[in-house]
Amino acid sequence: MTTSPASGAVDAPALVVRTVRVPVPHDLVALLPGDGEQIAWLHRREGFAGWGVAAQIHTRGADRFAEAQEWWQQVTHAAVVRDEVGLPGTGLVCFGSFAFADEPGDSVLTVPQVLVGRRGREAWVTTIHAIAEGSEGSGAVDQHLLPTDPPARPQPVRFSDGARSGTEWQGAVAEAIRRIAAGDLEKVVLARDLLADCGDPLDVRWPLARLAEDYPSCWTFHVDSLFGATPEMLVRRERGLVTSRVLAGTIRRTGDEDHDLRLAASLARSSKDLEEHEYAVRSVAEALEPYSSSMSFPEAPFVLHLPNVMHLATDVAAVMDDDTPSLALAAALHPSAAVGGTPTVDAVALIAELEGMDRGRYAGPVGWMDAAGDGEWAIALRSAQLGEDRRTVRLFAGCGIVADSDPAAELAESQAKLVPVRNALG
Ligand SMILES: C=C(O[C@H]1C=CC=C(C(=O)O)[C@@H]1O)C(=O)O
Repeated sequence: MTTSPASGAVDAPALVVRTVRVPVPHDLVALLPGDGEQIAWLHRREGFAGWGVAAQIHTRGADRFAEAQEWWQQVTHAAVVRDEVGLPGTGLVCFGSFAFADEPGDSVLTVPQVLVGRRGREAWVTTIHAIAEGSEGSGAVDQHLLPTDPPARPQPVRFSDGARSGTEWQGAVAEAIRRIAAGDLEKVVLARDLLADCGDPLDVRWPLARLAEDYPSCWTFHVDSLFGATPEMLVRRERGLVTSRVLAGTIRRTGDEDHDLRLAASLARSSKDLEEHEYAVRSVAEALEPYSSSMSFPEAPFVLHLPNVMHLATDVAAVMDDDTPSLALAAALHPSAAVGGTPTVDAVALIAELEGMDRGRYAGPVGWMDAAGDGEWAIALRSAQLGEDRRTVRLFAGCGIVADSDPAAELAESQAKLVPVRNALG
C-alpha cells in the first residue's frame, strides 16, 4: 500500500505485525530476493534485510520529515503487534530515505512485509500485513531464512562525468573559497556526481555484499534504490540515549601502513581540517542541545581509519530530556555542517548556486525507526542512486570547503570518496 499526503490528509493502514525469535542467520544480504523492494541496513554483520512493501509514504518539501513522522505515528497507533523479542528494531519498523534539499526532493518511508533482524546473538523475523488482507500471507518464518540465488556478476561499468567535469567542479570550489574569503560564510560542502552505465540492469545485492564486506565499520544501506556504505551516523536513539558520529576533515590513504600512520598524525594536527571539523561538531551539538539534559564529547577528534580515507571523527553522546523520536532528531540535525556548511542557510543557498545538480537523497538522512521512536539515521554518503531503468547509477561525493582549501586537493579527495561504490560496482 502506498500513500501520499498531497491532499494534507494522511491515510495510515491498519497492520498486523508479528516478531518471532529465529536462529542467527549467517549473512543477511544473502537472504534478499533478487527483485522487488529490497531493504538493507548492515553494520558489522548486524542489522536488517527486508523485502516487500506493507505500507509506504512519499513526502516532499520543507515538511517532509514532519509528514513522515505523523504518518508513522498513525501507523503505529493502528497496528496490532505481537512481539516476542522486545528489542529496539523488533515489532513494527520503518525504513526511510530523505531528500537533502527541501526542493525538488522526494522522500520515502517504507514498512517492509518481511524483515529479518540481527543484533548480537539475537535474531528475529518480523512479518507485516494489512488487517484487510485477512490472513498472515507471509507463511512460515523459516522460509525467510533460506539464502536466495546469488546475484550475477555485473558487466564492466562505464563511467562518465555528471553535472560538472572535474575541471568545472574545481572552478566551483575556487568560487566557494572566494566567497568564504569575502566573509559571506565560513564553510560550505560542495558535492559532485559521477554517472555509471552498467549495461544490464544492476542487481543491487552485488554492490551491497561488497560494501558490507569491505566497509564493516560503515553502515551499508539500500532504501528505495539509494545504496551505499556511509561512515557517518547522524543520530542513533536507544531508550533515552542519543549518540552521533560526526565526521569532517579527510585525508586519502596510500595503502602503505607506515605512511598512512604519518598521514593520520598530520590530519590530527591540520588546522584546516580541525577548523572544518569544529564547524561540524558545533552544528550537531547545537541542534541536539534543546532535546537533551546532558551532553558530552571529547575536546579533540580521533582519526577514523577506513580502507580508502581517514577522517577526523567525534562521537557525541546525549541523554534525552523527552521522548522525541529519532526521525524528529534527524530532522533537527539535518543538514549538519558535515554536508551543508556554516552558517547553514548561506551554505545551502551556495550549494544550490554552485553545484549545478540536484543532490536527490545523497547527504540526506537514511535509516530506520521502530514504534517506540528508537532508530538509527545515518547521512547517506559514499552512496549512489540507481536509475529507474536500473542500468544507470549516479554516484556522489562531497568535500568541506573552508578558507584554506585547495581545489585540486578537494577534487582528489572527492575521487577517493567515490571509491567504495565505484569498486563495489566493478
Ligand atoms: C560530504 C561527504 O563527506 C563528509 C563527511 C566526512 C568528511 C568530509 C570532508 O572531509 O569533507 C565531509 O564533510 C561525502 O563523503 O560526500
